Formats: sequence, C-alpha cells, structure tokens
Amino acid sequence: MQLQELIEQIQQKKSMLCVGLDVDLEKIPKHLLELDDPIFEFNKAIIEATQEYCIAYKPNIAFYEAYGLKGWQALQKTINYINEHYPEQFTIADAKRGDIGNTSKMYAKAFFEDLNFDSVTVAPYMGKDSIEPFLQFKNKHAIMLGLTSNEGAKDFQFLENKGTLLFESVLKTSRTWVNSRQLMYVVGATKSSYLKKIRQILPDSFLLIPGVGAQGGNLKEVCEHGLNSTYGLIINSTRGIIYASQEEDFAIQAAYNAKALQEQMEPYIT
Ligand SMILES: O=C(O)c1cc(=O)[nH]c(=O)n1[C@@H]1O[C@H](COP(=O)(O)O)[C@@H](O)[C@H]1O
Repeated sequence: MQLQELIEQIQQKKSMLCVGLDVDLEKIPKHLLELDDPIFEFNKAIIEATQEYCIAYKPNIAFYEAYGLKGWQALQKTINYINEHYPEQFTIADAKRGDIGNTSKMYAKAFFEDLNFDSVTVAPYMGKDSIEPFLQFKNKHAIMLGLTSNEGAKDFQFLENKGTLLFESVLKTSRTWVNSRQLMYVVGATKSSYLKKIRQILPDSFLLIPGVGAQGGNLKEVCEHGLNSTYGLIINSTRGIIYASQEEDFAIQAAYNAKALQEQMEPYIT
C-alpha cells in the first residue's frame, strides 16, 4: 500500500486505530470452539464488527505459530479475507523478524509475497543488513522497534553513550539505510513522554503505537506529542477490543470499544 492511501483512509474514517488480532483459544467465546476453524471465525467476526472504525489490522504471528499448521492456515485465511473484502485496510504482520541478510530476505518474501501483508515488524539488533532486505519490496513497509512499551525496554534502550540514548542512535542510524523511507517505527504508548524527542529525529515517519488500553498508555498524550503533518500515527489496541466480552456478544462489544477509541481520536484529525 502507498502511504498516501493510508493517509486518505485516516482522513476519511477520522481514525488512526489499528486492531490487534492476537487470538488465544483460551480467551475466545466457548461457542466458537465447536466450529472447524475457531481462530478464523473469531477474526472474521471481529473484522466485520470493527472495520468501519479502524484503518489497520495487526495479527501477532506468535498467536498463530502457537497452534502449528492450523494456526498458520488461520493466519492465511485472515489476511486473505482482509485483502479481499477490505483492501483499504493497512495490514501488519507483527513478527519482529531480523537476521543475516540472506535470511531476512526469506522472511520478507514470506510476509510480503506469500501472505501479502503491507508491512512486517522487525527488530534492529542485527543492524543495517538485517533490515535492508525488508525495504526492497515496492509499496511494502518494515516497522522497526524503536522504543518499546514493555518494562524491559529500560535494560538496553536507555543505555547512554556521550549524551545519546541507545534507542535514539538506532533511530538516527536507520535513516541512513537504503530505502529508509519505507521504514516505520514502533514506539510504545507507555513511553509517550519521549514522543517529542522522537519526532525531532523522525519528523515524517509513521509510528506504530501499541500499549493503549491493557498496558495503560495514554491516548491523549500520544496524539498531542506524536502527530505530524500527515498524522503519522497508527495506534494499536488488542485485548481492550477483541476480548471486550468473552460471551456471544463479543463482536458487538469489540465494535463498541473500537468506536470509543475512534471517537477519542476524531478531534485530532482535521
Ligand atoms: O510491535 C508491537 O506491536 C509491540 C511492540 C511493543 O513495544 N509493545 C507491544 O505491546 N507490541 C505488541 O502490541 C500488542 C499489544 O497488545 P495489547 O496490550 O493487548 O493492546 C501485542 O501484540 C504486542 O506484542
């Protein structure tokens, strides 16, 4: 997908919401477990209920790999369903990949060519040649971990060298890589106080912001500090939407929570 299409969708729907599709068979409504493919049926119902309020979907690949072949097939059916019925939605394979170049190229082929996602999340620890292979596919994007939402982010990401924090060096260096315009970055909503600083390094990039809802991130702060001239934010909520109810009304409740987040975003989209 071209960035312009994503920006237009944000404008039209007055939303920057991304719905995470992290399906845990222990959390989905019990009546779905009797169906042939409960993971896909759950996703289909969530997508139908939320698509008018969101601009992106983000299945976390771990939740599919955990169920082996059946999980992978459900992932394939889910991405095909979105691409066929809602091609305007930006799709994110949350896989956090990154390896020597030769291997990264195969990860990129898996998510961009075989599954046809618009983007994949990547981890920057192995550097330039582990990320550049993801940037060689037309209209595809790699979303690199910048400053993550979790507690352990402080173990390495805040290490300081000559007044610069490690995550800042990573962001700055990544801008020198080939096709770096195809990079987006993950910044946890729990770290929104750093967004101003991050925007100085990355004024034009899209940021994927997970961590509102279940992890306690503040949507208002994210919008106030993170927006740029093309909006530049994809704000994810997963458990807060897809597990709003574990009863038969799960899709209605998911829509209700997605709409509530969309309405909080609307004033920031002019
Ligand atoms: O890359 C991510 O999406 C991600 C990065 C990060 O720093 N923190 C984070 O929570 N995530 C993912 O975002 C989702 C958050 O889910 P909820 O906390 O349920 O909204 C999960 O799929 C996480 O793996």
